[in-house]
Amino acid sequence: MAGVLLWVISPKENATALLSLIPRSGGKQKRSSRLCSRIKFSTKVSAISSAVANPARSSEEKVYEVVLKQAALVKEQRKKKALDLERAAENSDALTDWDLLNEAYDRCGEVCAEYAKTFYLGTLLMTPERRRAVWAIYVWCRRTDELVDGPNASHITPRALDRWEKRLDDLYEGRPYDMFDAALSDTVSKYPVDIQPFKDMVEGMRLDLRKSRYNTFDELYLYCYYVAGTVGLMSVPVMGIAPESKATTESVYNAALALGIANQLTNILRDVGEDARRGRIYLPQDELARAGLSDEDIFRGQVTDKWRSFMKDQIKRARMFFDEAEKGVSELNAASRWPVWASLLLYRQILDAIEANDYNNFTKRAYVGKAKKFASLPVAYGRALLGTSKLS
Ligand SMILES: CC(C)=CCC/C(C)=C/CC/C(C)=C/CC/C(C)=C/[C@@H]1[C@@H](COP(=O)(O)OP(=O)(O)O)[C@]1(C)CC/C=C(\C)CC/C=C(\C)CCC=C(C)C
Ligand SMILES: [Mn+2]
Repeated sequence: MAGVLLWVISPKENATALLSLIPRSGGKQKRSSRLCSRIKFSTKVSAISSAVANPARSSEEKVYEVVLKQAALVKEQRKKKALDLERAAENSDALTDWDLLNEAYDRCGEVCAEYAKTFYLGTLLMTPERRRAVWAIYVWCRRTDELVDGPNASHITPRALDRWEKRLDDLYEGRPYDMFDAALSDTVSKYPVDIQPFKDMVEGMRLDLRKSRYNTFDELYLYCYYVAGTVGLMSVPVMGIAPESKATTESVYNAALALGIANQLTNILRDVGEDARRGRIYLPQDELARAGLSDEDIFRGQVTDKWRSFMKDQIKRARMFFDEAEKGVSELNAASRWPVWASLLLYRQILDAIEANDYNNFTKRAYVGKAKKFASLPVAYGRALLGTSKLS
């Protein structure tokens, strides 16, 4: 969708960075995750406003506070007899230009169709209200990612990200800057989507500007939460939990978080060579050292037995996050399950492709071929129909 240009105006620096949504390949910063020990989450919901308020706790504990907060919001909403979308639509009708709003959502759908075709098709199974809300979230995430990952990334400064965050605050308060923001502004007024995951995604972009190494998996986990786990937390309030689900809201959010982490870890494992050529190593430094590997080994890009063994562990960990995520998909509203299953199965197969490439993720890009992609779609559909409860 070559025509879509986005901008972040920098009044002080007197620069207008045009952000094109065009490139799907080429330069990119990476997002990732860790060894999934089933941690006992004893953390209480507290008054902290940020996932990083107390550095003494593990990243997983800090992130879980956001999960609990988002889950609490949804529960509150459920108590009030869930979403009265019709009434919300009537209110919007009175307050906004209905046609403009519809057009804004349509444009979000167009962007989504252009950049994430399979996912877009999946959203067509959802109710029209939910579908367009997911599109609006998708577009905001894509634009946010493009700030640090797109063709104009070199113009992006921490201050530009501050302005993007201010814009987010404004749209949450009903003051959108443009059509895409207007669609999201409407979405967050109708669904119980907390602002924190959005703010945390911007924080992830800040991290990408200043950090190119991760000392431990704990550090990487937080990064993965920021740039991908957040997507799960933003999406579930819109996709909805099945009314017949017996799972706790927290456990569904936990699964959604796990899917984001799994996707990002996979993304990192796929792009090791590409990232290294840009001076970036997302793999935990301590784990590399324990495997007898250094940054130089990665820059050299030789597939050795040490590397294979290291990669096997990394892939195992990513799969554990996918397993965790799988338990939650069947708890979603029936119409929302198919796109989630499809994206889970497709992304998970990238790990198989890395294995099939004999762990050469330095010079060979692991990808899922068209035939396998198409074969996954009915499988995803079948799983979406099954919907047995695996969480409590
Ligand atoms: C059904 C579904 C997938 C819904 C999510 C829709 C949505 C709002 C997507 C936004 C994605 C986005 C643009 C994120 C910005 C950051 C980013 C690019 C993250 C990477 C995605 C992969 O994209 P790509 O391969 O294009 O990466 P590059 O830009 O090339 O680097 C990520 C790796 C992560 C995205 C995270 C998800 C899709 C998590 C989705 C989780 C759920 C929908 C929760 C499902 C619920 C349960 C209970 C399991
Ligand atoms: Mn990207």
